Amino acid sequence: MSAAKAPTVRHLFRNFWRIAKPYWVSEDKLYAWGLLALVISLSLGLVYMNVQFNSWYNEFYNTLQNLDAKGFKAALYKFGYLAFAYIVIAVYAIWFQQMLEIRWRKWATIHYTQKWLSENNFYRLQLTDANTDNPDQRIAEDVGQFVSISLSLSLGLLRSVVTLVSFIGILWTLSGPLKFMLGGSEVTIHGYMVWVAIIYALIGTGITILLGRPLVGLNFMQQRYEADFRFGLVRVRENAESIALYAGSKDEQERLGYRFLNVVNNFWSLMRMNKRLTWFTSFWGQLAIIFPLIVAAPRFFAKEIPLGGLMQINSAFGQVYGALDFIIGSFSTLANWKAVIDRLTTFERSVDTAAQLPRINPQPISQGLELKQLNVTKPNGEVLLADLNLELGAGDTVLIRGKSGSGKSTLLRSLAGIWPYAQGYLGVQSNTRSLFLSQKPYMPLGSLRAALYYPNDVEQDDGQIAELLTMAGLAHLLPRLDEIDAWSHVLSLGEQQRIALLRAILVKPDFLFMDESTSALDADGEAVLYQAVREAMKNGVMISVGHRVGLTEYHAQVLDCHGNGQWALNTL
Ligand SMILES: Nc1ncnc2c1ncn2[C@@H]1O[C@H](COP(=O)(O)OP(=O)(O)OP(=O)(O)O)[C@@H](O)[C@H]1O
Repeated sequence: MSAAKAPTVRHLFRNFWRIAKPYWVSEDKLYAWGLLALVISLSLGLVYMNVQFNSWYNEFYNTLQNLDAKGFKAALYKFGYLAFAYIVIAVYAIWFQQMLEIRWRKWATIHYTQKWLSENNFYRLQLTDANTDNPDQRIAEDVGQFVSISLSLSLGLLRSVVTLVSFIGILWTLSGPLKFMLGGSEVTIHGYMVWVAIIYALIGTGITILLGRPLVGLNFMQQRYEADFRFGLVRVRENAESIALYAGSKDEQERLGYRFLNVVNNFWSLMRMNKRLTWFTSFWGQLAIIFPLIVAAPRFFAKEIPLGGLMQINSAFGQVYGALDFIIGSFSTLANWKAVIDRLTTFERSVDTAAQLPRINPQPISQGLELKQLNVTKPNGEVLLADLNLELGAGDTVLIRGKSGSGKSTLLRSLAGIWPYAQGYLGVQSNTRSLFLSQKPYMPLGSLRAALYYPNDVEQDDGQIAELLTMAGLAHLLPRLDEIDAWSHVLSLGEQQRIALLRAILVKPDFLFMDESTSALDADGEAVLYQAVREAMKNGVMISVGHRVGLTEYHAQVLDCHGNGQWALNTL
């Protein structure tokens, strides 16, 4: 290995262990190490069985050569025992390996999901410009691949190395010396079948790798094109209404057609490469059946070895060739493994960077909410609000106004503690609950009842729910309260906003922040709901962002944001 490569390999193993270690030292570690020990024992058991089969070949074919019917029958019985033991070991070797795989994957998936979801990292990840593509893919696919490749590669390599060591010895003993004349002197090659097997494997696997190399890139592109195509389809489903209203189906058809064309074209390239590769691998595979027999036959015809010896050599050659093929071939799997490790390492790093982004830590105070010298900027440093001071107590209401882009929503994000580009003092009464409602309310997958209480636990107060739904003009939804549906698609935006406002009334938070949460309601509906929300919030603090003139009626103060850091706070 070259000096330049050594650090890369060390680096790879360091990264591997950094990702793998948390599981192997976790609360599941006893199971993990126990299962690993079991799987290793079973794998070695399979190698042992192969050694038994190998000597059985000798016995069996010699009974044929010697026309020994009794011995033949005994050998058949022996085959029965050996095959039975082999099958049992093979079944459980795979069973326990997969058991370890799914336990590890389950643990790692929960670990990564927690890391991604904690501290609002999933939101803040979008703000760091590290190119983390698709956390969903990292968690759903890469974690699984990491676990599966790590296990199959390490166990496969272990088995191949043990096979190689066992069978090189056997083949060396069996094959005997090869003597031939070269330039007038006799040359003797000891254990020549071993050298033949090594050369055969090196040539075969080397050519396979060369021919198969473009497949790695093509397979990667295939996955990417498939994902692009799927994403295109999902976008049409998610924006079905807008596309239908724009009559954009022809355009979408073209876009999807274009994306699918990439899938097809790349698949053709894959087919051509696969064809080229199959020409060679089938040829080399067929040759491997007959090749060792041809090479060893001269000693058989010279009566130096019996038929059993010839067949045993043939079987040992197959084992050595198979093990070498796996070891050399695993270099291409190694590339795949490295790619997965790199992607997971980048993902972890991005999540850590997101977690380390600054955040305003609310200080516990005895009463209400207090802002002192709060500065809010855009990610590029442009100032949105400078030196904002605000003190609010029970029953206070503030309306935040300002032209589009002046930083109203960003101020709410800062108060929620998810906007990293804000500095200053934020004091919040301890042991209180806040609720933030946005213009496009989030409807979780599940029942309407669960959506009403999101993200809190559902309460079974049907009387209150019926009253509230009727008040909000949503009485028609009462019979569907426990129906599970994609409610964000089923309900109109106005209906979703009403559900969100009812959420505020049901949850009765101490601090309620509403970002244009009634923008899709008619004036009457807005009045009824605002009144009810204000009533529910009479002991709390209500801060709304909105443009409508009518909203001033429900607020005692108004904060005008003028952009560039300018603001003005007035009593209404
Ligand atoms: N994730 C982000 N990355 C970069 N810039 C952002 C991001 N979020 C907001 N901004 C920028 O910050 C500025 C303020 O955005 P904000 O959403 O707070 O405006 P707003 O006053 O609520 O506007 P509107 O009334 O249109 O909702 C905008 O110029 C916006 O482009």
